[in-house]
Amino acid sequence: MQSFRATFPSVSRDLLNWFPGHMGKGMKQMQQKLKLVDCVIEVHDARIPLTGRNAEFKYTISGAKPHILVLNKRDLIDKRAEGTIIKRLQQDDYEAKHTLFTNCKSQSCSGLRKLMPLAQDLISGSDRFNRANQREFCIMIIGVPNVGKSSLINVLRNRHLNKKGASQVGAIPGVTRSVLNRIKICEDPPIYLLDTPGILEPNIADAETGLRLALVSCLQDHLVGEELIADYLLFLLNKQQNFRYVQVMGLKEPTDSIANALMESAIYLERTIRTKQLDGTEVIRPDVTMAAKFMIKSFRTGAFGKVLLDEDKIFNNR
Ligand SMILES: Nc1nc2c(ncn2[C@@H]2O[C@H](COP(=O)(O)OP(=O)(O)OP(=O)(O)O)[C@@H](O)[C@H]2O)c(=O)[nH]1
Repeated sequence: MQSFRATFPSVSRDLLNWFPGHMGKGMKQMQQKLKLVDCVIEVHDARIPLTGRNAEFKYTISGAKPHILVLNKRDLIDKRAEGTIIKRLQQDDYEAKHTLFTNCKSQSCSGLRKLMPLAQDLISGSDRFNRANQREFCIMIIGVPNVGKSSLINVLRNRHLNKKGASQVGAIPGVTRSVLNRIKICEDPPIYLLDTPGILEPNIADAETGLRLALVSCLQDHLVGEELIADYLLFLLNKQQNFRYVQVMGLKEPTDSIANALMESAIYLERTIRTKQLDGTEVIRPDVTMAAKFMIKSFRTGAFGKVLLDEDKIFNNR
């Protein structure tokens, strides 16, 4: 029986701290607009419900406002885990009582259907609603990069106003940079959504948090290193006893060695790279970086099945 690593070797946090200038600026702009905000919808990736949420949001943005946590990309996790995720969130954070799971790729998603009625309900119970003369409301959409904020705005706009394409969607983190696009979502009463840039915490708590954020594309792959991300993925898949990677990557058997896995996979995929040696002769080697990219992409496109990266934290005995 193959044995696997029980813990992941330590990694320099410097590799994982990515806080471009526009994020700090974005946070300030968001704070300036808070007076006009009636409700905050925080979007996060359902594969990491307990990892990587920006704690600064709670203290500086959503603190005094009605708050909904949307766990998006629910299509990428096993539906049966949703109840346990909610219970686990409520243990840590009583504010998590308004949590919905959404899939922006499916118009028929029940979470999408419930979201605006829940927001309207929270708004109508808020102080500002009862004091305001003007009946025009604003919901700020916040979250770390690439969790689907723009997709959510588009899908809600499409659903409630029958309009398409209000907010730019992209697979690369950090697509939304201009803060505070105000997008009308409902005519009566007039409700607007404020799109905001994805903002990470300036200091990521620990290396595993950074690596989980990298796996769900909140950090750009090349900044962390594809081979390191692939190694962490291999570690997690083995821990969860998910060995689908063996077949997908063309390996003979499960392994705990990323070097062997990538080498074998590069040969299977026929990915090679030419390199020059010191004496000027060229050698052709298996391209392990391409194999790492292939492994990461396979995870993101679901080839390894539905993988809840926070499984150990949710079912905390694993
Ligand atoms: N599988 C799946 N993919 C989704 C879902 N929602 C969004 N995506 C994809 O996730 C990626 C990021 O979506 P965006 O809407 O641009 O995310 P964002 O949070 O606005 O990103 P930033 O602008 O970087 O902050 C895109 O490739 C979307 O197609 C979902 O529910 N399920």
